[in-house]
Amino acid sequence: METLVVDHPLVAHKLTVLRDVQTDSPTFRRLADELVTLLAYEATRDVRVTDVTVDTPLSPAHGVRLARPAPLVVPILRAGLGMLDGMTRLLPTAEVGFLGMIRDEGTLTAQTYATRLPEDLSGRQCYVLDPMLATGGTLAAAIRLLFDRGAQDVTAICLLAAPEGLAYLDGEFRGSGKPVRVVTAALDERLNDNGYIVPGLGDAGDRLYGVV
Ligand SMILES: O=P(O)(O)OC[C@H]1O[C@H](OP(=O)(O)OP(=O)(O)O)[C@H](O)[C@@H]1O
Ligand SMILES: O=c1cc[nH]c(=O)[nH]1
Ligand SMILES: [Mg+2]
Repeated sequence: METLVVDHPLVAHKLTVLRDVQTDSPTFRRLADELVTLLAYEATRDVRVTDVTVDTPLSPAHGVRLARPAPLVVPILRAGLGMLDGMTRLLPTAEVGFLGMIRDEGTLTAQTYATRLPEDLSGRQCYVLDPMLATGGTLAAAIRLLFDRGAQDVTAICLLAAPEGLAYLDGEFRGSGKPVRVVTAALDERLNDNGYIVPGLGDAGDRLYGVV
């Protein structure tokens, strides 16, 4: 599994404000949106393109367009929804599938409550959006589902990752023969006893949308 921690002063600045407990929900939403666009720039470095020629006003010019089938972007509800607009701004022709997943805060296991994805993902490049990679249980379940439907490769874009979650994903997908990448703004220290990322930013869903 490949992990990329995006090292850029704008990313670090926005992430610092995002972490701040004083940051309100509207600002949190705007920063999450801006951050995902910066991360998506790196995450899409291997997006498939095909060669094309266009006519400029002066002459033909060789270039590329995004290949078909279009990439599939999959936000994991609820918190991943806060990353969708920032991603589709960069990849407007991508299709969007949805996964509703919630972590049982007692057992720290992920439960899937909604699946709205194409049945056949053969040959598709998939981009999963979830701000928090903590134990990795949620993301692993999402990636398994996409591979079971034939996805070619999966890139997860996370705002924060914990070492425990990255190690879990690596163990799950190493040797699977399917490429998995994680692109994140920061690799934090650890998980606490409740499975929260430390220092982290708290509960991403609650900070985006309020406590439910
Ligand atoms: O790596 P894990 O240990 O599985 O935890 C991470 C998951 O927890 C959070 O979602 P949550 O279950 O709080 O749902 P929400 O988005 O509805 O708030 C987060 O957005 C991830 O999906
Ligand atoms: O730190 C964490 C861990 C799981 N889910 C969150 O929203 N935050
Ligand atoms: Mg939550």
